[in-house]
Amino acid sequence: MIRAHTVEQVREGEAALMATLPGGALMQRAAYGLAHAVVDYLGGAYGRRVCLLVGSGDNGGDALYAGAVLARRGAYVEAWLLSENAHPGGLAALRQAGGRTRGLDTSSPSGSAYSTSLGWSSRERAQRATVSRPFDVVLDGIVGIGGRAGLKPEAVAALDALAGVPVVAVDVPSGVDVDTGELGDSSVSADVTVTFGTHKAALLVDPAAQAAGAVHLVDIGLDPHLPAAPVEALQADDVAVLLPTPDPDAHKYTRGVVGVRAGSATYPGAGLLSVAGASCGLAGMVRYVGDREVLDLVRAAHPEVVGGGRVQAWVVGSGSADGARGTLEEALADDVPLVVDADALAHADLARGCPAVLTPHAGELAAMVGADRAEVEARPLAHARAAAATYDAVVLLKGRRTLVAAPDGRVRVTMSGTPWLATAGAGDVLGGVVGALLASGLTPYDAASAGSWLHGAAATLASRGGPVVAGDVAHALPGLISALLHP
Ligand SMILES: NC(=O)C1=CN([C@@H]2O[C@H](COP(=O)(O)OP(=O)(O)OC[C@H]3O[C@@H](n4cnc5c(N)ncnc54)[C@H](OP(=O)(O)O)[C@@H]3O)[C@@H](O)[C@H]2O)[C@@H](O)CC1
Ligand SMILES: [K+]
Repeated sequence: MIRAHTVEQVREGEAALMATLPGGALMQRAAYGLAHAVVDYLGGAYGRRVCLLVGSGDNGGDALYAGAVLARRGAYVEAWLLSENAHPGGLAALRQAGGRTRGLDTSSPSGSAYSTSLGWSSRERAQRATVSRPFDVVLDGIVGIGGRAGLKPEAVAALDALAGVPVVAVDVPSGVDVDTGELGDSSVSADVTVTFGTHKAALLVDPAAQAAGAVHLVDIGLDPHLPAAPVEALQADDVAVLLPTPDPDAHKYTRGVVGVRAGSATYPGAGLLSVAGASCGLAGMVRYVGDREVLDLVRAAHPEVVGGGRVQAWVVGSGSADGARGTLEEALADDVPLVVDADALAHADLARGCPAVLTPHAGELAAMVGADRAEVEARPLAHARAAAATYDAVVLLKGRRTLVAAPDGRVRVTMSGTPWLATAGAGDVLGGVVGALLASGLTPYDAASAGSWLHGAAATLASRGGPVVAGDVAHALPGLISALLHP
């Protein structure tokens, strides 16, 4: 499991850990981990050119101490000090290791520093002429978990001056909101983020997760001092533990029956693909209830599917068009868990308080809560949590990083998947898989998060780096499940 803790939790854990260690030990652990990650990234240290962007806090201190390690290993290291209060111990260590430091030219008009002459004094400008080769990497030590969203003008100017140089962010990309994953007006866009002790929401949740690039976690011994994480991401072994497996004396009814009420004469494909997802093999039987034409198509493609009857979970709404409300009401009458998708989401208030998984994309969630789509995309974590509380149901907000939010505020992020999964009908397959897991007895939160992970991983498996259609994702599921159960 990947766990993301809040800034407050990290601070408390850090205080408990520091009480057991000599002063400065944690920063040294962080700095060495950071330096080694940078060496890995660059393929070495000797002769490499490293620029440190250093703010006023301990995040800058990490960058300076890591810079000292790199300088001792033969890198040319230059620290650009964005504040007059850079970490004194880190500064001394860097200088002692042969690194250079450059400060803002305080005579430069505010905001122009770094943008034209980079704000250097004339002595520094002369030095700069001798080191005018571009850098190999920038370490973003502007702000870490103590930072507010957005960047100050001098940081923006420095980043502009370094445009095109790969960025390794220290702990988090500066300028993001660490606990919400939202972006400030300006923020760092990193190739790699080296984070300390535990993940943070901004490293898992978009849009900030996109600004973090590849995330590398450095163990600094914080784990035993951390409580349960409010945001987490299932990994393959976590999903394997959640997967329902048949008892030796199982029969199809004890394994759970999933019913699909999706598709219509206008949209038969939605019914077919929902059934394809539900037929992943995790439930004992699949029923289909819908228009005769669609039922005929479903039976032709999936001869094992039967018609109406008792079910342990329903999948409702995709391609139901005008019939969505009636279909949802019929499903609710059975008083079993359900997946509410697509057209049925407009009537999701009928399912309030039921054991349900609502599966909107950003546009659908925006319509449900009366917001703009862009607003949902800018603040997906906040919106998914608010909708889960409002509807008293699990909300699965689809996206590059799908979020599964429970009414009590817990969130799981789906890290599996491929951009090729952005394809018609993929959501129908997802609804079917989640429905099968609900029918097998998983809670809505586990069914939604495990189903979403399986869906993404099946897409990656089917795609092999190339295009994929929704039916391929469904076909890849049984093989993926076998591989998880027998690694
Ligand atoms: N926790 C751990 O286990 C460990 C933590 N470690 C490290 O410590 C880091 C946290 O350090 P920290 O607390 O000193 O805060 P940090 O983020 O460096 O700076 C905050 C200062 O920046 C300023 N500022 C704020 N917003 C700003 C903005 N948008 N743009 C510009 N400036 C801004 C603001 O000052 P102000 O501007 O208000 O004067 C504020 O005081 C953490 O991320 C990790 O790297 C490791 O060393 C060891 C293990
Ligand atoms: K940073």
